[in-house]
Amino acid sequence: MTQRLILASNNAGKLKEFAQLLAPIGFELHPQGEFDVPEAEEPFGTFVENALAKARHAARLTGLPALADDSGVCIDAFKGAPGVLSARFAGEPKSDARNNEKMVRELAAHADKSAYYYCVLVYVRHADDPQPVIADGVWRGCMIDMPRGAGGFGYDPYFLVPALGKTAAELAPSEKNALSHRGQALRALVEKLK
Ligand SMILES: O=c1nc[nH]c2c1ncn2[C@H]1C[C@H](O)[C@@H](COP(=O)(O)OP(=O)(O)OP(=O)(O)O)O1
Ligand SMILES: [Mg+2]
Repeated sequence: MTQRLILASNNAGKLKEFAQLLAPIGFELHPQGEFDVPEAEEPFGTFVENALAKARHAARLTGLPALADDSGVCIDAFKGAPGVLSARFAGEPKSDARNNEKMVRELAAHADKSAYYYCVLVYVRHADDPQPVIADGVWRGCMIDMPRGAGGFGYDPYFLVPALGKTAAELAPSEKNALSHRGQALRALVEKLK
């Protein structure tokens, strides 16, 4: 049976990845924008708190189960920044282009380019679900200073996967999903829902 699920995100890149990841396992995914759910506040200092806030917000406004993703890139030389603030690294309104430009500019002074993507997913059956299902994933790589590739979103053109010699934006969508923080988190979440 297919189950309707709200994706508590307005990020088109995430939506594409989730649609591909969830299609084979019988979820009918609806982005919250379809239900006119506005962006939730993300005021917290941890990924999991922000993801829970987003999932509850979407579930409350739609009356349906909701899945939220809070994610970011954590750069070692920046002591884990931008991390939970990745989307707004260069301020408001959020802009991938300005975030990447700031990242490249500030990382130029550092020899260590290592970084990882982190993703936490929170699934709630309803807004007051006392047992949210939570899973996370980590994807290690390093940042480069010239963009490569046209796939993915966000920091992907600058996120090099050393074992492949390719950026995340140079991977096919299925390759990215097989390796990424989001793909790992989703597979772990699905195991917990079984
Ligand atoms: O696979 C990824 N490839 C590239 N960049 C990525 C990825 N995963 C997270 N990121 C970056 C994008 C954004 O700068 C931040 C997420 O911020 P985050 O608040 O979780 O998402 P968002 O505001 O874009 O959409 P929403 O909150 O509606 O889900 O990390
Ligand atoms: Mg956000």
